Amino acid sequence: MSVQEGSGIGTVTSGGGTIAAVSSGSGGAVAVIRISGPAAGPAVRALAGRLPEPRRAALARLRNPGDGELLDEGLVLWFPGPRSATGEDMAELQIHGGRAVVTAVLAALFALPGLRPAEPGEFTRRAFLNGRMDLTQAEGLADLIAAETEGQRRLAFAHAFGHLGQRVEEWRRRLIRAMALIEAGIDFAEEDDVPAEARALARPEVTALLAELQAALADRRGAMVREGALVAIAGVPNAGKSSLLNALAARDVAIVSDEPGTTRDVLEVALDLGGHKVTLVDTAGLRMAEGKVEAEGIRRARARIAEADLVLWVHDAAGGPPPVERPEIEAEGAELWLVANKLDAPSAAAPMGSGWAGQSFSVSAKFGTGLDALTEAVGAFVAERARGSEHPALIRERHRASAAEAAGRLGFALDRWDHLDDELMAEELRLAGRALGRMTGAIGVEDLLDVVFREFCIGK
Ligand SMILES: Nc1nc2c(ncn2[C@@H]2O[C@H](COP(=O)(O)OP(=O)(O)OP(=O)(O)O)[C@@H](O)[C@H]2O)c(=O)[nH]1
Ligand SMILES: [K+]
Ligand SMILES: [Mg+2]
Repeated sequence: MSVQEGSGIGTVTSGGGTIAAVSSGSGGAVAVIRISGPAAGPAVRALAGRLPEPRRAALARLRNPGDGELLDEGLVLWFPGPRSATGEDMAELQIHGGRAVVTAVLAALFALPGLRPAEPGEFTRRAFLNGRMDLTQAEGLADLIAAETEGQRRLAFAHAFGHLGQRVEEWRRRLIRAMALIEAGIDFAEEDDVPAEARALARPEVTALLAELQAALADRRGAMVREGALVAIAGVPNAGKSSLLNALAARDVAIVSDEPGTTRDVLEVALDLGGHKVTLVDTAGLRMAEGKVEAEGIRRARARIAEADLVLWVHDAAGGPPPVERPEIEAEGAELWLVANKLDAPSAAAPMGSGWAGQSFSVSAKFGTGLDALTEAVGAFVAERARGSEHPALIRERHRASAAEAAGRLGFALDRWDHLDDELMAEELRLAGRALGRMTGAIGVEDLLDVVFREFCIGK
């Protein structure tokens, strides 16, 4: 079977048959082999001699069905569909983790009719196609597996267990209710008063929905927690930006030299500050470029700085007091802090702040002075931005695009509430609902599946 373009979800498969793969990480003492599909039961019988009771671990000797050779002894679990993780018949073999054992058991499985190695993410993909989880849960699961910080783990966990999916479904239910009212209006178009009344009833619901979508879109914490807060180091050439990056990362990441214009490319380092992921970015010194390469470096620097949550403006204190005017950088919604560097230099100006700076620090990147206070403040800033009583709804660009489209349609409809004819109104709301449905995968997502499931590794 192959992917059938343009068909409904139910007929989309990434390849049929029964799949098997190691789903535990490599190198452990125990390896877990998962099998999913119609031949899972026969495969267990072929290797273990019998099918254990559903959902109960049973100790069994595993033999090669070809020649009867004993391969290993391990635990066998049997999960008949549809009450299994993928919705299909599934089995798990927990065997010794040695490479030769795993290879031999997999070889014996793949020699059976109908069994083949699983593609990356194929178990999760089958779970989605069989309605065991929605697309946002699958994404949450991918994020959970990839989570590096405590903040990422918490957010991914909420999503894996349906946080966004439930909200979107609730939005969609309310939209359908509003649509039903307007469609009722269409049916009664003969009787003059009904349409106007039905539409009036739907309006507060659509207004409330739009406000909720806009609030979710305004909340940027999701991307910040998942991708990490972006902290850009900016300043004029030779201020000590690369030295600061190296000092904060405690690694020799960037080239430092007394030559102005040393850094040309954008350099990024990921840090875990108090359980929050922070991406620290070193950029080219900002000035009138002297050559094509430097000009390109400065262009890239400005582009990345524009995306930052926090900009650290590094100032060379050995060269005099910090600028009185706010440095010219474009970073919408970002905080701008002053980091006066080279505190150790004999000519360094006495520590002082600046009117435009949200916070000011005096440091010596070279000798590590004052860096603890800076690190602590950045950690506190990120923690503050990530805080909220509730998890943010929208995590990925994909979610934002859907929510923005839905909000756009609702806004369009509300702007013309008293003028748009019933069919057009119903159509706008229907399209808004479709945009929301794409988030959970309830509607038209064939084109998205490869993108979403590509993130997984084999066995997941
Ligand atoms: N004394 C002193 N020198 C420093 C300090 N930090 C950096 N420097 C020196 O300043 C010079 C420039 O440092 P870099 O880190 O390359 O500066 P930069 O801002 O990245 O420079 P560009 O990439 O060219 O824009 C080097 O000679 C560093 O050794 C400091 O805290 N104290
Ligand atoms: K330099
Ligand atoms: Mg540099």
